[in-house]
Amino acid sequence: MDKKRISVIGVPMDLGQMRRGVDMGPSAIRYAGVIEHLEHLGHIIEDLGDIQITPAERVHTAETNLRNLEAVADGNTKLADIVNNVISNGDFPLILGGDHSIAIGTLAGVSQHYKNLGVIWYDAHGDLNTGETSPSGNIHGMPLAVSLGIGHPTLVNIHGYAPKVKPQNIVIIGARSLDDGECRLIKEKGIRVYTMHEIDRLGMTKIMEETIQYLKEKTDGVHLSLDLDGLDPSDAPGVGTPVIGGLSYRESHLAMEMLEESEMITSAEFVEVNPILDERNKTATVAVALMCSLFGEKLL
Ligand SMILES: NC(=[NH2+])NCCC[C@H](N)C(=O)O
Ligand SMILES: [Mn+2]
Ligand SMILES: [Mn+2]
Repeated sequence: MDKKRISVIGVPMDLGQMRRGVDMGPSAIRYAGVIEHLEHLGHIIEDLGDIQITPAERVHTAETNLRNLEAVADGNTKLADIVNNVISNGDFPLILGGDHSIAIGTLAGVSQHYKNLGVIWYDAHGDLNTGETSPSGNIHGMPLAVSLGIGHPTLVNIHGYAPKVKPQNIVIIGARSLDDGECRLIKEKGIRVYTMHEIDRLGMTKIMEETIQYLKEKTDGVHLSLDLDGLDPSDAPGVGTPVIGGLSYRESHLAMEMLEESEMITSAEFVEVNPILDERNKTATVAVALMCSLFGEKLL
């Protein structure tokens, strides 16, 4: 395994959804020992601390179909700048969330460096809504659409260009809750989706073999965006939008190990950890365990 220089970036963002506590995700993940564990694997870790996000109390929340739009865009612009710098320095960006709206900024920063960026979206949801199709108005349900260049211009045009990713370079894994507009977009754009149905039928080994093969042929870098609600709530209870019938801890470990072996992942984020909704920091602990597998931990 090659030793990496990993820059850890915390993003205490909770403005992309309505449940309080997900802003404490980065702290919970640090408390679960992310830095020590990754150092123990031999990597060089630099913790860049947290990005400053406008506190929810100070944001004037009007009822709109894009809740907290300006503050979400502002935080994501800062994140995009930092991610961009980290990659320019030759380091691996590891982003700790925070709600999933932060993928907008991550992908804006990462995509500057790759002509054909691949994205693995490990999630119960598609996060392919727009203000028009969203049932909730929550921007954490929109980041993948935004990165495809679909959605509000303030989000889509962060860092001045769009789209950040191409539909044929995306693989969604673990989907089991998709809104009507998301299903339409998936079909229209031909996005590859492994729902729980395919994962049950084929098994995680086959799913990851296919995913790696599919992306290897056409991408020059691959970002892993892992929403902890992709896992079953019994394994990851500390999330704001849990959906039963999810991926197990074991399946997720296997997925991370296979990605590590593929050597294709060039950036990663772990999002939606909400310690207020959690049981004794279980979800942050699971997140750290998955990161360890992604960065090369082996039993023997
Ligand atoms: N990143 C997430 N947890 N997203 C959940 C989105 C839920 C729902 N599809 C919505 O748009 O409101
Ligand atoms: Mn989700
Ligand atoms: Mn998500």
